[in-house]
Parts: sequence; structure tokens; C-alpha cells
Amino acid sequence: MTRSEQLFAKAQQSIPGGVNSPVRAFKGVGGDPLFVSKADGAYLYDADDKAYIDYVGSWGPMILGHNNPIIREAVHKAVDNGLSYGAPTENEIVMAELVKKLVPSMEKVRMVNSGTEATMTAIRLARGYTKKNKLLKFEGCYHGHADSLLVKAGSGMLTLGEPSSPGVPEDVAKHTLTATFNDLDSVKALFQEFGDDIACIIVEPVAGNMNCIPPVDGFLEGLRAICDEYQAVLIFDEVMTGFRVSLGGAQAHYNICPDLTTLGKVIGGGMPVGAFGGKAEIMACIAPEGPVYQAGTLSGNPIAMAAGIAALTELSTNQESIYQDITAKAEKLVTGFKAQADKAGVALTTNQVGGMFGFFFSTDEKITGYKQATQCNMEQFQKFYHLMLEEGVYLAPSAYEAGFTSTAHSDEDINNTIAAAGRAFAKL
Ligand SMILES: Cc1ncc(COP(=O)(O)O)c(C=O)c1O
Ligand SMILES: NCC(=O)CCC(=O)O
Repeated sequence: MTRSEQLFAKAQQSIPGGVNSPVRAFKGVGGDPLFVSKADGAYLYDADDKAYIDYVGSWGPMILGHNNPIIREAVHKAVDNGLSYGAPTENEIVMAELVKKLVPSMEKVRMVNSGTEATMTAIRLARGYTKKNKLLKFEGCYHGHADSLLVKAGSGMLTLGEPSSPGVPEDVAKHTLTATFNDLDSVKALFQEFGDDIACIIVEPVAGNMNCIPPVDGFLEGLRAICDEYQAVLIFDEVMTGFRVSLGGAQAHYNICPDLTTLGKVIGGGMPVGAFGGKAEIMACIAPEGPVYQAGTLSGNPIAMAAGIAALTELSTNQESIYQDITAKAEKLVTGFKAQADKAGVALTTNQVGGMFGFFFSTDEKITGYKQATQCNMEQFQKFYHLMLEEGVYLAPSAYEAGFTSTAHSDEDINNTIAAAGRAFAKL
């Protein structure tokens, strides 16, 4: 038995399913999860001291590589001044100003502790501001685990085959409408029927929780136009895409201005952080300025702010080289995968935006939606996954998750990953 196997057996006695978040449990690929002992640069080390080239990056935050010295030093420095105060600090202003500068549609920003808190509050805010009840989301998009967003969701929900969670009362779920990603007609149909009572559309501008699916031309523009027509709030959930597909997120990449934006992952540099923000007029409805309530004991935590400020400062200072670099690596990786799959006679399709990528075992040449993503060859994916793990490559343990490159991946890491994929494809 490996040490990871021993730890997983032990963990299940005191932690449900042995994990503190379901996507870690390897349910989508079978077998036992790796227990991690440390991470550095592009590498994860498991409890048996085996090294893996990591394309999960803690599910997105590690854009500058694990254990990045700039972030680590900022955290060390902050720790010396106490861990939490529950009172305002100057660094919260620094963080808010940084976010406003990098994502100009966010005229005002509130810091929270996770992406889930950010989206949950953004929805409440949209409802409070518009005085309407319903929200519209897309099948296969995941926005964290707030009740009203656990309807036809992606990520672990898709992996576990239960896209709508038990425990969400019908009275809550009935206010969540689900449309088809990349299909404006499905959105228009719902607005024609319920438009007077739809408070907001929430969308992952690049879907990253049903693998990686970019928006088709005109989709995000169409959502903007529909929201304008019906006075609904357009929320871009950029928890994954923020500071990832470009410095200004997907809204900068596609040049669409949402009313509200949610952030997480990269913005915390690896600490538990989320944020929401947008038009000053809408944000004025949040307590204590307005009546829509939201709060948090650890919100704006000084250690998390120090890590986040260090990460965003590094990203904005060296933006051109960093975003070119992670984009080029993701491009090279998926192009290499495709070439190797072709060589082995395996049907594979890939998607990629900035430092975010996905691959599908499918004959479909362009994967643009939920239906295609869920019709891929799951057996091949699972086999490939374990072959790559043996090769020392750690990919997301589910066919419904995007992968991420970081500045820490070297050319050699990418080349070695492509070569490993070639050997794996040949064995499928
Ligand atoms: C697009 C998106 N929104 C929201 C969330 C929820 O964030 P968190 O896991 O930090 O609660 C995630 C990931 O988990 C996500 O990918
Ligand atoms: N794409 C899915 C996530 O990022 C979530 C990670 C988790 O739930 O542990």
C-alpha cells in the first residue's frame, strides 16, 4: 500500500469521503486520490515523495507557480503583524484599488473568503437591486455551492452525476432558470416567458467546469443585449477566468462589460479569498451603504490581502511576458496533445483560452456545449488519466474540469508532458 492509500483509508474514518471537497476524491477517474505533502514551482509531491508536473494549480490560483517566493515572503511579513483583526486595514484599500485598476468594470469591490461567497452575494445583490426573484444560469456552469446555484451545475456535481443537489428546497430551485451555454435562443425563450421577474444572468464567460468551453462569437454580446433590454443584471463569474485568461479577465479578453463580476482563486494568491464588485450604483445597495446584507468575520483578512496584493502586483507589473508565457505554454500543450493523439489514432479535440485549456476524447471537431462535453469517451479519459499519473503528470481528476498552466512550467516540463501523453495515447 502506498502512503497515499493508507492516508485515504484513514481519512475516510473521520472526513466524509476522506476529502474536504468532493472533486479531490478521484470519483471521476476511479482509484485513490494522491495525498500531497508539498508543492514547489510546477511540481506537486505526494506523500510517497513522487513528483508530478501539476496542471491543476490548486484549481486555478497557482498562476505564478507553487510556493512562489514573492507571495511567500509577503505572507511571512504579514504573519508577523497578527493574523486577523476584524477591523479595517490599509491593505484592503490597496487591494480594492488594484482590482479596480485591473478590472475597470468593478467600480466598487467587496472582499470575501471564497468564490462561493462572491457568487452567492452577487445573486442576492442583483435580486435586491432589481427587486426581481429569478436568476438565469447555464447548464454545466458551476458557481460555487450556494443553494440557488446548485441546479444543473458543473464541476464535481457533473463528475458525481448529480447536477442538482438534494437539500435545495423546491421553493428555492424554482427561481433558478437554466439555459444552454452558447445558445442565445435558449436564453431569449426564457426571457420571453419570465423576463419581468429575472434579476440576473450569471455566466462563466469561458466555461471551465464542464471541461473548457469558450464562448462562441456573439454569445457574450447577446447576453449583454438581453440584460439591457430587460433591465437584468449581467454577472460574469470570473472566479476561474479572472487574471487567468488575461490580466483583465474574460471581460477584457472579449471586450464585454458586465454589471457585476465575481472573483476568487488567483486573486488570493493561494489564500482563501473571493471578491465581488461592479457598477457603483448596484454596489451601493450592499450593507452598510444599502440594505442588502453581507458580512464576514475573516473578510479582507490581512494575510490573504498580503498574498493577493503580491500576486496581482506581480501579474500587473510583468503582465505582457506573463500572459504571453502561460498562453504559449497552454497552446503548445494542447497542440502537442492533439498531434500525439493523431499519431496514435485516438480521436481528440482541444480548447484553450489564455492559460486555461481542455481536451476531449471526441470525434466532434469543435466542442461548444454541454451536450457534446458530456458525450465524450469517458473510459478513454479515465485510462489516460491514470497512465499520465504513472508518468508523473497531475491533471484534474475529472473530464469536466479545465487545466491551467503557470509561469513555473518550463519548456522541458511541457515537452515532457507531451511525450508522456504520446506514450499514454499509444496504450489506449
Ligand atoms: C467559475 C467558478 N465560480 C465559483 C466557484 C466557487 O469558488 P470556491 O470554490 O472558492 O467557493 C468556482 C470554483 O470552485 C468556479 O470555478
Ligand atoms: N472547477 C472546480 C473547482 O475549482 C472547485 C474546486 C473544489 O470544489 O474543490
